[in-house]
Amino acid sequence: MKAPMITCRGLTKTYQKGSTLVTPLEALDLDVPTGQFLALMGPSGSGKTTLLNLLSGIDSPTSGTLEVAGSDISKLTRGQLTQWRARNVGYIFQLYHLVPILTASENVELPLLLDPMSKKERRAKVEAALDLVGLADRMDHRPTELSGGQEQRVAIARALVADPDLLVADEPTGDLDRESATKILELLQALAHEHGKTIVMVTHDPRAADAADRTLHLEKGLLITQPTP
Ligand SMILES: Nc1ncnc2c1ncn2[C@@H]1O[C@H](COP(=O)(O)OP(=O)(O)OP(=O)(O)O)[C@@H](O)[C@H]1O
Repeated sequence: MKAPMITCRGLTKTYQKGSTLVTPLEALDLDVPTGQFLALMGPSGSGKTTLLNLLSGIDSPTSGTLEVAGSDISKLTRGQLTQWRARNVGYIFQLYHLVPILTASENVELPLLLDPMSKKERRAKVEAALDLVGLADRMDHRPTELSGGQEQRVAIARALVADPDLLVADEPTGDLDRESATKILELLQALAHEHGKTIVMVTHDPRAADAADRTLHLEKGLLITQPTP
């Protein structure tokens, strides 16, 4: 049994909205083993993005414990969290969020600019990441010169380039046609099963969830077991 990449106990997030308390996540217990590809499903407003943001250190829990990649990130300050995130998490968005005036390789290089390293070393890491997603021949293309599926591959290379253990993906196939979506899901499967990345993917698409090793359902901030069909 592999060590868990994510362990949370009693994970709770609340927001004060005027006089009302909103609780997008309530007392969630979750273990995700290293190298697992996990899908998160649930209706709009059920807390999926809130959970992704907590797991990736973008936001902090109100209460509960949250251990990710060996660190208790619920105890880190904002500054420590930012540093932790840069080393441990890659984020993949539905709409890619590539910088339009930069080439594929320049987009992938962005997360490495924070770390002291030689140009040659950076170049080698960028080439390796683009090679891994099957785009070694598109290094100098700008986003407008790429298909949606290729843009998402560049975004995945950018998420991977600093070699994080955890990848979080918010609807990564939501804007793609079926064929491109299938290729992206196959790439995510390979990253988990051949490269040991732990992946947490939010999706509304049952076919995308089928590509994952395990699917969890959220409803009103609570994890529910999948209803029997
Ligand atoms: N910063 C915030 N301040 C106040 N309430 C918030 C905040 N962020 C989220 N919420 C509330 O928490 C609940 C869960 O939101 P969340 O974005 O996690 O849902 P979701 O499952 O990702 O939904 P969708 O599928 O529509 O993206 C919602 O009721 C939302 O209004």
